[in-house]
Amino acid sequence: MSMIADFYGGKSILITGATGFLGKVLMEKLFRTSPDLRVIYILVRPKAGQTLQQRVFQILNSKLFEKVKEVCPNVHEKIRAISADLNQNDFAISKEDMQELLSYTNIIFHCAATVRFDDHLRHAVQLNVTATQQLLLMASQMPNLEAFIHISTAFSNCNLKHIDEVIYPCPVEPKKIIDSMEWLDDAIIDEITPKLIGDRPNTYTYTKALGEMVVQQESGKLNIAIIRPSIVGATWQEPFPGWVDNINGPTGLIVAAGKGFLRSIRATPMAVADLIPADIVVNLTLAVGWYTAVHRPKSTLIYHCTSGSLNPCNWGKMGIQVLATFEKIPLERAFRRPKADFTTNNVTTQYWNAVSHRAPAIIYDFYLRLTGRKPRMTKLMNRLLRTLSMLEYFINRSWEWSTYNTEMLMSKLSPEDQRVFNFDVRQLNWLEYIENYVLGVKKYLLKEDMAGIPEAKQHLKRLRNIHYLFNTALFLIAWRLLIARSQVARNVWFFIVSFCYKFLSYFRASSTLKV
Ligand SMILES: CCCCCCCCCCCCCCCCCC(=O)SCCNC(=O)CCNC(=O)[C@H](O)C(C)(C)COP(=O)(O)OP(=O)(O)OC[C@H]1O[C@@H](n2cnc3c(N)ncnc32)[C@H](O)[C@@H]1OP(=O)(O)O
Ligand SMILES: NC(=O)C1=CN([C@@H]2O[C@H](COP(=O)(O)OP(=O)(O)OC[C@H]3O[C@@H](n4cnc5c(N)ncnc54)[C@H](OP(=O)(O)O)[C@@H]3O)[C@@H](O)[C@H]2O)C=CC1
Repeated sequence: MSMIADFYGGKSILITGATGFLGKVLMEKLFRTSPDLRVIYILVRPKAGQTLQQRVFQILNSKLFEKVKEVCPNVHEKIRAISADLNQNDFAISKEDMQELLSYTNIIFHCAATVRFDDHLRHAVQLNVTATQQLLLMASQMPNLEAFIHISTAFSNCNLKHIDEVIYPCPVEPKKIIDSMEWLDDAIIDEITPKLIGDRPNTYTYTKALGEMVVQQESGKLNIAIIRPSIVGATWQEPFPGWVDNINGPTGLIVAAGKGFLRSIRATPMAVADLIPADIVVNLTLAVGWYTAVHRPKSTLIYHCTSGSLNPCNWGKMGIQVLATFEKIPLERAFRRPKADFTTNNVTTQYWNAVSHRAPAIIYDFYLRLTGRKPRMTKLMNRLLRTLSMLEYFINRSWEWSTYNTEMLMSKLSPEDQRVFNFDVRQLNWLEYIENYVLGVKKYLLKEDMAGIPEAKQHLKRLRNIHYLFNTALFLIAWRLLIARSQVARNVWFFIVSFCYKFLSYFRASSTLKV
């Protein structure tokens, strides 16, 4: 019997960010392992022309929830979508809904955030700091609340090399930042942003660090824990391997490599690729929820959900395995053959960006124009290069995260809970995981049919032939131009031609003799 699954039985659980990548995996696991939970409240905003109900319907009818429907057939009745926008005062929740949330909620999992690296500081503060503060205020009015679990990121202190499971203060108090965002105009915020974020690479990591400070300062009498996952990747085992449905983190680059857009990347092959599968994050999160509510630690515990210190993999190994998988299982309609080189300095990066990224895009756009179509490749390539420049910070450095609390928690679980809520990353085989990840990208994110693999392989063969033909033509043109301009090149050319002629004559003479 799983104590953790049992604990969530009969509970009313509030999840923010339930429509996001991690939130969906969290919800799925909760329904699958504790089908007798009372209700899951999710705070959802209408989006992309879809109503709340349509969004929930779409999630529950996705492949991810197939197993849930078997163990919890009435899952539709157990999910209660509440209209909310975390950017608004009181989250724009109606009075009745708010009353219900305050009266019944037992556990809160706060996953919602803006995860964009280039978000304007005002918006990032609103969502990652102010909304966290408001949610804590709400939580403090919930008489039946047993635990508040805040999802942060292992990179909130990426300005440090060694990171412990503690909260590191930022120089300016979060309250001052929140206040200033109310009266400063955008131009001034733009000006002070680099000074505020200091040696962090973006507003995301900075505001997640501020969010943690808010949690610490506003915790009051609440039972709170913070989870810091590193780079969340596709699922490892549950509900099935390789599930992923957005392009954040490595996923977008895997797609770009498989489609042949990404041909070179500025990355340190030996740097640790601190990936962590989404199901491991979710298992730890649920275990932390149980431990925080039942054991009530005296202080706010922080749990690092990282892989580097226990089972390290590096970017070089990951890149090789991604490409090896694309050899066996290619993506459909690739632009070029999957091949990506790692470069480590600025000059080679600039060179390969020009030769492998920009030039093919320009040539392809020229071809599109010639055939009367709208050019689009240069624009797409520029966006990819911009994305690469934002991710580079994370693929050229290694960090050490201590995992004392996470290991302590693992030792507190019963053998059954260690199995059902497995977050032991040491058991993960990276090569197998990456292969399933790439397959998952093809099946669940790009929705490509496996029956199309032979055609995709044919397409790659055609691309290879075009590549050889193009290179040969290029070589001949370059050579012809060189011969026209240089005596040395002409001499070399005559030497090669006469050598070939002599060789052929000798070969013909000897074969005539044999006859
Ligand atoms: C063999 C090679 C394989 C090697 C694999 C190596 C992988 C290394 C990956 C390292 C990842 C490190 C991540 C570190 C994460 C820190 C952990 C967290 O807490 S952070 C939590 C995680 N947070 C994040 O990961 C957020 C990162 N993302 C962002 O902040 C923004 O998307 C942006 C600023 C990069 C682009 O903004 P903007 O230009 O306004 O555009 P939009 O957003 O609207 O998307 C537009 C276009 O960009 C495209 N695209 C987007 N993302 C990627 C990608 N990852 N990739 C590729 N492409 C990407 C997308 O396809 C789209 O194309 P199209 O529709 O035009 O055709
Ligand atoms: N993915 C990763 O690699 C990592 C993620 N994390 C953390 O994990 C958590 C979840 O991340 P992930 O699932 O990847 O992110 P997603 O971007 O997939 O999900 C973000 C969620 O927040 C919701 N949200 C955003 N803005 C609002 C708003 N104004 N009102 C209501 N809801 C809103 C989104 O709703 P909607 O669907 O309406 O947009 C979505 O449900 C975050 O706290 C993130 O910082 C930490 C480390 C790594």
